[in-house]
Amino acid sequence: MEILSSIENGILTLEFNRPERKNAITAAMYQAMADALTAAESDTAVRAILLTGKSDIFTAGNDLEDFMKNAPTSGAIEDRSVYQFMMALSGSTKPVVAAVAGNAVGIGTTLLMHCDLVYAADNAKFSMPFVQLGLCPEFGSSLLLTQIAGYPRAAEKLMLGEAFGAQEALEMGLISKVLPVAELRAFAEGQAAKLVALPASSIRVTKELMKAARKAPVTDAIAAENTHFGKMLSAPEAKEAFMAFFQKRKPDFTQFA
Ligand SMILES: C/C=C/C(=O)SCCNC(=O)CCNC(=O)[C@H](O)C(C)(C)COP(=O)(O)OP(=O)(O)OC[C@H]1O[C@@H](n2cnc3c(N)ncnc32)[C@H](O)[C@@H]1OP(=O)(O)O
Repeated sequence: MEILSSIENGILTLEFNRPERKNAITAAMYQAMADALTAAESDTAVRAILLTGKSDIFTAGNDLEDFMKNAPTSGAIEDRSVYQFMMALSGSTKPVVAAVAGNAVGIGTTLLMHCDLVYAADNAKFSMPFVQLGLCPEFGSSLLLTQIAGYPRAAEKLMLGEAFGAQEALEMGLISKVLPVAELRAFAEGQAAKLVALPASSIRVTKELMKAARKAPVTDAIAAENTHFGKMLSAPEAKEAFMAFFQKRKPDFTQFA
């Protein structure tokens, strides 16, 4: 099972479990998480959700082989499992806690902006190398990171694809707290347990109120990003970037105007 899923003491835990590929996410993994989140919406036994990975890797982001083999021919990505997953996550009415250790690449960082409480280990490293892959930001990150970090810092992360550590993520407001890696999982589980014990209706309304102002702009940003992202996935720049990654060489973008 490349996504470990369990419901215990009111917490739905989803854990990336593909360490030999650095937890890179395939279509099947997105689908498994989308299905679990969708089922959780109407399951009163689930009162909090915990998203996590391993102690040395959260996720290397979208599986690049999947990107190469399954680029959408029509350019539309709304029917893909990544879309189902991100819509289920961003639309979840239940509180979502994330616990991040090691690398959180691409969508691994983007998805955190749709969670409620985000805890990172001191070994966490965040990056959004969309431009470096010939792509563009996705699932609201162009808007949300700019709001969280301010434009100039967001530009470093989204244009230059600069990676950053847990302390910087904390300073910029992307995460809630930094913990020693050995304490991360238990701490995040403890926070989720606190949410479970609180009145579910109060949590639901509080989350809805906190997210109300950004709801329409995020929906618009996702639609605009998807229009570009779907086309860029099958463009030559992205093909060169994906091939370069697997051939363990630097991509050569100078051949493209
Ligand atoms: C809509 C969503 C958009 C996105 O998410 S865009 C972001 C896509 N992700 C990436 O560009 C990240 C690519 N991966 C990396 O940069 C590195 O990995 C890491 C920094 C995460 C870790 O580096 P290290 O510890 O040196 O591991 P390693 O040797 O590069 O990887 C171990 C094995 O895992 C495979 N792998 C890593 N990431 C991916 C991936 N994203 N898709 C498919 N395979 C991946 C490698 O190829 C390799 O395999 P082998 O052992 O056969 O050489």
